[in-house]
Amino acid sequence: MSRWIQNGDNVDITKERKNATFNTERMSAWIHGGDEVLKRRREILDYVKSNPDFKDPIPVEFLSREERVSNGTRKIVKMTDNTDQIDGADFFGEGMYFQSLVMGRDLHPLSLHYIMFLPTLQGQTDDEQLDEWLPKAIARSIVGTYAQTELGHGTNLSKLETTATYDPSTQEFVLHSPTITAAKWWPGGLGKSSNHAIVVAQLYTKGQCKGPHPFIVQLRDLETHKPMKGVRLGDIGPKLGINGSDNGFLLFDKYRIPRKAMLMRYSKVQPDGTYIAPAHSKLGYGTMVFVRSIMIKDQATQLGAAATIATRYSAVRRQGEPVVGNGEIQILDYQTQQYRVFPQLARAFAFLFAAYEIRDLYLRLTEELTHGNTELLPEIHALSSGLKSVVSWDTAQGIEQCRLSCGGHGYSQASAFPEIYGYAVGGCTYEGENLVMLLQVARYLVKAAEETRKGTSNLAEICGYISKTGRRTSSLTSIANYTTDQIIEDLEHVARKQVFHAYDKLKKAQQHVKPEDAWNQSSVELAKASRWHVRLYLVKTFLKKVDKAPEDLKKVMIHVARLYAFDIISSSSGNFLEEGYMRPDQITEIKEGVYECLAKIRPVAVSLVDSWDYDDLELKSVLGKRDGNVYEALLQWAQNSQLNKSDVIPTFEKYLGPMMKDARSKL
Ligand SMILES: CC(C)(COP(=O)(O)OP(=O)(O)OC[C@H]1O[C@@H](n2cnc3c(N)ncnc32)[C@H](O)[C@@H]1OP(=O)(O)O)[C@@H](O)C(=O)NCCC(=O)NCCSC(=O)CCCC(=O)O
Ligand SMILES: Cc1cc2nc3c(=O)[nH]c(=O)nc-3n(C[C@H](O)[C@H](O)[C@H](O)COP(=O)(O)OP(=O)(O)OC[C@H]3O[C@@H](n4cnc5c(N)ncnc54)[C@H](O)[C@@H]3O)c2cc1C
Repeated sequence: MSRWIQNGDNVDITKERKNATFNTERMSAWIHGGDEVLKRRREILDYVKSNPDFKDPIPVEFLSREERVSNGTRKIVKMTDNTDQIDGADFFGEGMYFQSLVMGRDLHPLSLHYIMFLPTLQGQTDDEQLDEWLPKAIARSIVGTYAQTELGHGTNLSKLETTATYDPSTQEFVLHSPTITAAKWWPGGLGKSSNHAIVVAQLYTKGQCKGPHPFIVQLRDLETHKPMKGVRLGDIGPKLGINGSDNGFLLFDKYRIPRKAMLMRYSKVQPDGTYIAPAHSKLGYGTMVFVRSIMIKDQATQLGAAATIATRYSAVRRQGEPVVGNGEIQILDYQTQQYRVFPQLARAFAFLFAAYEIRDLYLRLTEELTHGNTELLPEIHALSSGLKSVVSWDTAQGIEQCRLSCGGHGYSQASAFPEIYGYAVGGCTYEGENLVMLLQVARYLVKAAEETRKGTSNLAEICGYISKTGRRTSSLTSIANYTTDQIIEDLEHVARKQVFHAYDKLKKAQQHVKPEDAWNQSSVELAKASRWHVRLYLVKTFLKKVDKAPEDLKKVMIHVARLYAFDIISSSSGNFLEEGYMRPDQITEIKEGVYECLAKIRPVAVSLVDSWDYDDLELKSVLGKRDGNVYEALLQWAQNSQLNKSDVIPTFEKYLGPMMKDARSKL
């Protein structure tokens, strides 16, 4: 019997699980990277469940902001006391899973320490600096964050205002915030928790500005935790989500740090102030590339969770009686419900598989950089920026669709949707605002288009489609015979067409206006080209992964992968119809393909989401509970409300009581 079925479970959800046409365990292992990975997940889960230190006193939604920060700090200290429970080298896998189980979606005061401070030390320090700082950071004798964004600038790093001016007479840098807009703003854990930060500041030496560079800076006294003299900092207040994190602000008043505080793996300032430039001007942006790469998996996990909650709830929720007298049906049986939820599940899969690819590419980059080879950098910058944008955007929209699909209960924090959304949607902005990142991808695509037009193209595999000739019309005859190659060919056509459309528009504009205006006037089309480029990549990656799946899993997953592709095509049919590439009847075929996929997924939907292997502890959703007993759980969850501590709350005595009494006396 499936490990997901237990006595006392809701009958509808049990029936769904009994209908599975595949082995959920095998599917889980395939999704997560093999039996060993799955085994390790279970071991980590058991460990977390058995440790009382990781328990929340009540669901975190009922805690105040201060209580959330305090609870999160308590847990993260305990969690990091016990990192021997996981493979520390596998942050992408075991590390992220462990953190997700213990910390939930509230983030915590050490988030940036692990996600950016440590990786920056690893990636940007010279050997001497690494020896000095890394052991301290790993041991947690110091806590650090990554302070780059300012009140006035987040995107345009070249205009950051914090200055680091080299003083050769003392061999120190002087950090200064010359304006209010120079205040660092947003860094996680900066407000109250960190005592160190990587500070990105404009480097001045010998009277010249050398652009933004990273420095390691002590912000607070190691014993008293009071801000150092010349440092002003605090919390920036509540946000849409992640309120367990003390995102902060920071200002410097001519604060002196030693020369060796500048991270000198790539750029250097010698004692006399001579500046040595890096091998590639963007090497200093390495940590951002790293985070963009790993956040894809995080986003996929959030969307997968939302789809799991919506699917399970849709299996136990009965509403509407199409045949009067036959009883109400499961809302999962409505095609409209499937159309709302299943594409989100398909996206979550697509994003997860792309996350594995970008992880591997990033590892290759790290290896190459150790040999001084920066060739891969532009490609990975373009891919990670593009995936980050498309994935976080679709994830945010997808979570919202899942929430809506759960009706009123989706609006309650019991559903976990508000937490999931608040947490995930930050990804649209941090690590590079999504549209800005799409425009970075566009720079890469414009170069590929230019090469193709010049006939000199020797493009990287990822944009090889740009230089292909392609067909003038789609070869789709019927949806049943629509092969993977044909699907890819059709998407390639639209992506290529949009790339050249944007490129030609840009070139034409350049003949009439200044280059920056030409870029601006073409930027909506350029961003669209980037989106198509990324969608094509996602579809290819997904179909390729499913192609290689074992037969028993492939026969289910193929419908999910095709749904992902068909949904993209049918919801942008205009692009495919343009210039008669597709005929309306071909679009109709694809729409039918969507409905067929929905019908194929329907009977196995619950087992498919079970295969993601979310424990209730990780989902933290009353609606998405494994056992499906949601109504009892909702009633129980509401008991945590502070308002339920007494039958009559003081507000009644103060306001409502006198109001009604007064009104009664006048009747
Ligand atoms: C928008 C850009 C990319 C522009 O860079 P720029 O140097 O001002 O622009 P430019 O001189 O016009 O040069 C563009 C050129 O630089 C290249 N480039 C840009 N970034 C990279 C990279 N990482 N690797 C390799 N190459 C890179 C681009 O491809 C361009 O190349 P090209 O000129 O086309 O050949 C940059 O300013 C940027 O990345 N902005 C976004 C800032 C950001 O991501 N901040 C993150 C702060 S930390 C954070 O949010 C943590 C949250 C974590 C959490 O809470 O979990
Ligand atoms: C939850 C969260 C956590 C964060 N954590 C950190 C952290 O730990 N450390 C840190 O340093 N920062 C952090 N940040 C800051 C984050 O990296 C920035 O907010 C982000 O890079 C965007 O910059 P911005 O806020 O200045 O937006 P802006 O750049 O002002 O963007 C505003 C609008 O202008 C548009 N725009 C800007 N430039 C262009 C352009 N060139 N072309 C076209 N349109 C443009 C954008 O698309 C957007 O629509 C965090 C932010 C959030 C929300």
